Amino acid sequence: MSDDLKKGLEGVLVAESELSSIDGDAGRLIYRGYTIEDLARGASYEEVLYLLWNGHLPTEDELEPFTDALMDEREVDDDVLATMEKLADADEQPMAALRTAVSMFSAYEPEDDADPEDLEVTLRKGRRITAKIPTALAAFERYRLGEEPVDPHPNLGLAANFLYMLTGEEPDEIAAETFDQALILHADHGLNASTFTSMVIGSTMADIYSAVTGGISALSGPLHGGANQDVMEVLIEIDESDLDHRAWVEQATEEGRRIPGFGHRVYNVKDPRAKILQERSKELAENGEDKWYNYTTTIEQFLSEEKGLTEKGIAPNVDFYSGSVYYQLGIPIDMYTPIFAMSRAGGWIAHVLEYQNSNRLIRPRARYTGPQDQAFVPLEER
Ligand SMILES: CC(=O)SCCNC(=O)CCNC(=O)[C@H](O)C(C)(C)COP(=O)(O)OP(=O)(O)OC[C@H]1O[C@@H](n2cnc3c(N)ncnc32)[C@H](O)[C@@H]1OP(=O)(O)O
Ligand SMILES: O=C([O-])CC(=O)C(=O)O
Repeated sequence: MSDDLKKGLEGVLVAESELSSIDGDAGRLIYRGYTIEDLARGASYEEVLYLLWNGHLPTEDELEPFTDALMDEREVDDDVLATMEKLADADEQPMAALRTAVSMFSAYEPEDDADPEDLEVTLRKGRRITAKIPTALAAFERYRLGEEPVDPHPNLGLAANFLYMLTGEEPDEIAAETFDQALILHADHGLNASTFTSMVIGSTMADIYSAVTGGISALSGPLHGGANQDVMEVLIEIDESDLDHRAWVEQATEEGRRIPGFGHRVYNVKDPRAKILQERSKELAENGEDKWYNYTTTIEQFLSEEKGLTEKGIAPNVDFYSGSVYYQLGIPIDMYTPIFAMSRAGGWIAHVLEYQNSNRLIRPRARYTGPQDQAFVPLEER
């Protein structure tokens, strides 16, 4: 065995993929050859899902039945709703509630007896999961507020319908469009930790419910998707502190505290998704509250230029600006990471399907550093 240890699997190639590609020096991200800027500007989240799952952007004739199928599958079983209510009563975190909901969806899966190696069936199951996640998540939030869940809207797409189910009110055009863009930006990103987790699970030919549940679990951590929530919490901490926001960041960095939303394993420059979200945050700020936008841009400038993070290749990642966007859309802070999961489920499913299409069990090795030749001592003599 080669002794070339790559801690954290940095730079290790484990698969070929046609789904997305990141140029970490140029700050470029493409999904199947289309730039993230073009997709965010011109497509809907449903079109991006279709692109990831089917290999090409849909025509109008292809998109309509695809969107209808997603709409038809948005309802979740009453048992799932009852569980969301119980978890809300127990003050569970929304990310954990979502993990539980996805795991439960499989109990009500109509194609349960189908061959697990039939990738068409896996795709249909993936579509059901993606359609149902917003409904379960919004229901959890409604129960937390002491309200009844709102039924899915018959005419709204996935992004707008989620905001509708969350509040009971149809979102305005800016909110719906911004949220749809946020979902597009988060849909896929190479073999990030949660996608790789889903692929490891999928590589055992476990079912797609297991793979998505694993993806949610990996995404929840503060080094990965959990950082979007942490960014907003830091901004609020700054707002409530006696220090000016620059002074706060200076003190925090001197204490060795990492600023969430900065740094990335692949990007050495600003994440292109952060640039788009920064623009959206600015636009929303012009419609009202501008404090959060100002904090984030000042902190970015201070860390990047005065603290020299740019030179070290540490720059804002997607999580740095998504928090202030969601905050301005009125979304509760602990829903930010579940929203990331709502979008990324599309990417997890696409990668599992792509990998299973020419599957090989993923099974790396560790260099053993424990003792050798220990003499065994029976329990009663230890
Ligand atoms: C959707 C996403 O998952 S995007 C990432 C979301 N996560 C965050 O925003 C959390 C904050 N960021 C981090 O913790 C890291 O940048 C990670 C986990 C994202 C990437 O980590 P790695 O590639 O393993 O980099 P690593 O942790 O080795 O850091 C490399 C150097 O950058 C520094 N660094 C990394 N992130 C930061 C940060 N946010 N603030 C200050 N310094 C940082 C480290 O201190 C280290 O410096 P050193 O070489 O002088 O010791
Ligand atoms: O690629 C990564 O490691 C993390 C990330 O930005 C993502 O998953 O969107």
